[in-house]
Amino acid sequence: MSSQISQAAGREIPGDKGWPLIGHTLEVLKDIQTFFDRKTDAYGEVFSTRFLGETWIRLTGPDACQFLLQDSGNHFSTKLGWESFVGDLFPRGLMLKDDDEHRYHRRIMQSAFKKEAMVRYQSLMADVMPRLFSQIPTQGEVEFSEYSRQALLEIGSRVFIGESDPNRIDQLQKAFRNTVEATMAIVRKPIPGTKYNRGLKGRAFLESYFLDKVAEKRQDVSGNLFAQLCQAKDEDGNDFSDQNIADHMIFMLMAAQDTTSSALTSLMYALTEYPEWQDRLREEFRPYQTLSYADLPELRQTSWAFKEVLRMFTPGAVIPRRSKHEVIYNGYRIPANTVVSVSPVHNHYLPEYWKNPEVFDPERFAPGREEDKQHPFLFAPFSGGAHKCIGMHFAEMEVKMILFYLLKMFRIERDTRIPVKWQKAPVWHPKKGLPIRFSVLPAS
Ligand code: HEM
Repeated sequence: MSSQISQAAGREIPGDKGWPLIGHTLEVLKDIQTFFDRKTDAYGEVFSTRFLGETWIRLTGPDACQFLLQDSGNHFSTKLGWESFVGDLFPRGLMLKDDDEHRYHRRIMQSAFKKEAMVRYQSLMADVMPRLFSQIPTQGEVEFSEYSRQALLEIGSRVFIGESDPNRIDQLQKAFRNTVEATMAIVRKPIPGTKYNRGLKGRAFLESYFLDKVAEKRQDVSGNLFAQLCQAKDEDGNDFSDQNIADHMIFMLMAAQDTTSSALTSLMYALTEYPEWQDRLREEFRPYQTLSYADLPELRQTSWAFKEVLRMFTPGAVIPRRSKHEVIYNGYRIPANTVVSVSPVHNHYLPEYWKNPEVFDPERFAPGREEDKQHPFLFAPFSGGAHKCIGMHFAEMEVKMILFYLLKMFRIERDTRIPVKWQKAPVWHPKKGLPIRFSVLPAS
């Protein structure tokens, strides 16, 4: 299949409008993947739906992902794609910028993800994690979806923000949660007592916290991400204003926390469903008492397991863009100012590329198989193109570190006779939680 892109007139995109007023909103919110699969069967790889009061065009397949995300013709706006979901609560974040402004900010931010900065984050993680995980309850079950969210916020308070005052951490966590939860509010007006209003207040609290601390963090040498961002410069010496730093920190917390927590929860599910992989990873960790940054690339099987979880349980369900002008894709006419989206997870199950796609098989990423390499946009849990996740190596490092401590300390079990139901949007997670039992292992 080859993409033909031109400005000439094209065919009308097939699809239907769903229910009056609400369109397909309820079906999409209930189970986005089943909904899209059904529509793909009915209409093919390009179709339109109605969602949240707008026409949405959905493109399917790795070529479509490349067309939309690489966007070599500069037809689409990422800012306008995301703005209606997160723009009011997470304004001016990196994903809410386009073209030159985006390139300018991304180049400065990149310096907070260089090797020297990553080495510092890794050592901060190694300071926090052993104590944190040694406190996991070993009597009864732990609901892991909530536990991982809480643990990542705890780790994030130290590694991201460099905050150690427990009261402050508590306030920051509450404000952050309220802000994220408000992105799903249906009533989006600042009415006292509503979820949305709590979100706006949360945002205001976070903004004033970060603005107050910028001057101090510009001098902080302890290596947390907030300090690195305050001191970040591109090759031309450009740096961020105080307001830029507050905006980027708040957005980055949002981009990092629930996605990583989703991947970690799905990993726990996979390792209890396929306990032989738990043993394999434990064996891979056996030679190490602690981990250094240089050890991380040696943990190859852990990398494959992480990738396999991102393939099967891709945290982000949908990646939206908005067309800047009319554009033709594969003979179809995409009107100007229209939301166009892809879902990498759909491509992660295409049987023509993946062997037994329903089976957790991390070795599909091993040298010799590398099923993900058949198309540059076949495996895209971190998106692609100019907005590809800037924190993807950070996420892999954090997940590897957590697995290292958890699997060395505990055997992880779950009653696998009870099926787990998944909610696939906005971020993939178990609908009714994931109860896990942790049993202490003898020290190795
Ligand atoms: C498993 C964990 C993660 C997943 C699956 C994930 C996924 C994504 C995806 C799909 C995008 C691009 C969306 C688009 O193209 O519109 C993105 C962007 C981004 N992510 Fe991540 N992410 C993860 C972890 C992180 C972490 C740990 C950080 C920060 C430390 C982070 C920071 C960002 C930022 C700042 C952007 C915006 C990039 C830009 O617009 O240039 N993410 N992420």
